[in-house]
Amino acid sequence: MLRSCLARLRTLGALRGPRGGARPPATDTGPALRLFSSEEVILKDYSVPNPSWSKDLRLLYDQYMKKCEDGSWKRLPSYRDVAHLDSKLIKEEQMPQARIFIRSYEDGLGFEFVMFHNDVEKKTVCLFQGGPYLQGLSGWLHGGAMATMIDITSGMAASIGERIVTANLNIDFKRPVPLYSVVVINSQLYKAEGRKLFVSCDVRSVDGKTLYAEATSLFVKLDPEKSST
Ligand SMILES: CCCCCCCC(=O)SCCNC(=O)CCNC(=O)[C@H](O)C(C)(C)COP(=O)(O)OP(=O)(O)OC[C@H]1O[C@@H](n2cnc3c(N)ncnc32)[C@H](O)[C@@H]1OP(=O)(O)O
Repeated sequence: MLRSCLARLRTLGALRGPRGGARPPATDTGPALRLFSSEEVILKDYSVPNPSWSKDLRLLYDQYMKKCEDGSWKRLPSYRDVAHLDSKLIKEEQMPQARIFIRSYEDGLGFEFVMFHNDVEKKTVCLFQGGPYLQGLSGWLHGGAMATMIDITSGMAASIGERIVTANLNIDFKRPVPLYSVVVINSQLYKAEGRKLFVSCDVRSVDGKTLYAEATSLFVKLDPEKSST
């Protein structure tokens, strides 16, 4: 029912959202999104604790939720089904199958994360716990999984709600990340030049003492005049 409803709304072009699985900051921490006044569709928000979250992830989540109380930080909800709903690149019948891949795993097996955004400081922080399906070398998180989370977190620092793509991403992997551990991904927009948005990022352990990775990235706002984008 939900899927057919979504497919219908997609066909109508009624739903829109940024890439990357996260949406603009919610005004509350509610788990649902109201999409359509006459035909309400409830999407599950995955950026809330579930039983697979470790104690570390829960504690950090609580700390950031506290920071949200004065409005300076906002939790970014994220969904599984809403990717790029006005896409003309895939067939209508393929749309119900399309999922945001970082939300495609069952709880605890893949990407468990929540992001918080500070609009004044142009910062986005992601609290990320990598599950067993993200293994690279034995016992460690695959670097590509880490790169994915750096990309998405940096993209949210660059721009929320605008259509941007990653043009360039440079990562120095300093230490391997143990599977199941929680890391803190800190990203900051430090320069904007026309359509270009420059972001710096680091990935640290919960206590901040271990630096796992550093990255810089360039995002480009899509130019509506150009047909290829
Ligand atoms: C919000 C949630 C997070 C979002 C995360 C999204 C993550 C993704 O998966 S995105 C998918 C991966 N990325 C892509 O597929 C992008 C593919 N590339 C493109 O579409 C195009 O090359 C695109 C849009 C980046 C630029 O094309 P176009 O719009 O024609 O602009 P173009 O004129 O070439 O470049 C614009 C400016 O960016 C610069 N630029 C473009 N690419 C690069 C690059 N790789 N390195 C440095 N500078 C670059 C250009 O030099 C130009 O600079 P200036 O304005 O100073 O002359």
